[in-house]
Amino acid sequence: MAQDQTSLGELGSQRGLIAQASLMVDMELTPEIRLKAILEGTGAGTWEWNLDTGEVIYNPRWADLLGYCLEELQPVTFKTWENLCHPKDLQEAREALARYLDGDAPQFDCVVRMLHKFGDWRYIHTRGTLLTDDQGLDTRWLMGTHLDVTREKLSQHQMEQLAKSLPGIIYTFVLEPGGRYYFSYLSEKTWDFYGLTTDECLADPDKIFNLIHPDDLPRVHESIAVSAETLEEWVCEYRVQTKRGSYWLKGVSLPERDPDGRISWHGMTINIDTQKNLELELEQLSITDELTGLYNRRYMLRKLQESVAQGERYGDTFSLISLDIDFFKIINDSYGHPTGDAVLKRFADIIESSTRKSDIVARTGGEEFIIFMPNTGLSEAGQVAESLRVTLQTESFVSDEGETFSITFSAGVVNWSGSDTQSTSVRDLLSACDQSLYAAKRSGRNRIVADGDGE
Ligand SMILES: Nc1nc2c(ncn2[C@@H]2O[C@H](COP(=O)(O)OP(=O)(O)OP(=O)(O)O)[C@@H](O)[C@H]2O)c(=O)[nH]1
Repeated sequence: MAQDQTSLGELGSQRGLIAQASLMVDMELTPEIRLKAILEGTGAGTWEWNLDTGEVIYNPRWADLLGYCLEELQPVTFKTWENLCHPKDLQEAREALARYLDGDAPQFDCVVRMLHKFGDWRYIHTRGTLLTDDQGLDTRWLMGTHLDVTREKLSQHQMEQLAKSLPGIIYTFVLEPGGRYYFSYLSEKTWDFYGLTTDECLADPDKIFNLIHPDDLPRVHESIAVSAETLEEWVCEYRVQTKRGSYWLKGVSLPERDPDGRISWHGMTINIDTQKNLELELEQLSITDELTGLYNRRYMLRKLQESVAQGERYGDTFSLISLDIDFFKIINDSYGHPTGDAVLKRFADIIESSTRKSDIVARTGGEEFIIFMPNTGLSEAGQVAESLRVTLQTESFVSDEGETFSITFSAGVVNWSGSDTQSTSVRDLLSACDQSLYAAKRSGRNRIVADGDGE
């Protein structure tokens, strides 16, 4: 290095220079002063290493980072650094340097542990670049900085430990104003959840989105959009299909918007497969009739409430057929309760096979059934009921004792339309349906009464 050039080490020793400079209004801001101000601001130690002569220069801050003043470390040589460096990190530092000098890395860049005067290890981020003869120097100087990143390293370590102990993936998901999205942080459990490495998911967030069940994906997108709009917590349950199988996940995260309009969600994804399947099973049980496997009264009422609410909004129509097996008590009394049960099951199958997939069939009482027919008018529903009545006449049933018999039913049919000025409530609709059914019973059974006709 040329003698008249000010080394970074010397610059570093000119303490107080900046303060003086600010007082001296006319003083010129030389590149050296600027550089020193920048270094002071970053709290970085500096080092210079002549690769040809082995000469080494450290600034006082370099020693200060490890609790020393430079004088205590005299004579400072390359060995000074090596002796303070953790033996296990030396090799990694050498490899990082070799990568840089071989042109495989843009910079000499590594984090090593260095021994503090107090006896604890500090994480020191070391960066350096080579000044060569292209820059007018007759020997090769590697120059760089040391920054204490112990606090960051410890926080990172704590975060990693925390992530390991939590039963899910911790993440930060970012949505930019232009629509670009990515994960800025993902804990390592991506492998357990998706069979994907964290790096893969960080590089391409769609690797995760592509695993979401196609039926659930629109709901996931929609809920993210709502959370972005309202900045309210994002909570979503969805299925994923991975190489490891299909299961339910639940995402929970809190969004925050930065001044540039970028939204970051910080949260966690957990596996809820067991509890969700149990929940779905219980839900299914709560709406299913145990004997026939049809829906039960509870589900039919819920379906009617939903359909009426939706129909009032969109002007939809639907019809209901309420069926009741005639003289069922006699069947029980004559052939026994188990035969009665078998009749109910068989009758349920016959109804199901005589109706459309979009129709909903429920057993709403002992020998009472309701068929809900969406987008169906009164006469069409009446025809379905009549055709079912005729079908049943051709069916013969056999008792446990081997006796054959046949059954009939009576039915009431009603229609509901959201376009009616005064639409009927669910309760009034069911009552009207019952009235029609009773009318059918009263007028001799084995018949259909549509919307009170025949009263
Ligand atoms: N086997 C069996 N019978 C049931 C079940 N639930 C209700 N029942 C019987 O169904 C019969 C219904 O009798 P009723 O209400 O008098 O009606 P019905 O005999 O069908 O006469 P109508 O409806 O007037 O034609 C009763 O004997 C109930 O015990 C069930 O799950 N299994």
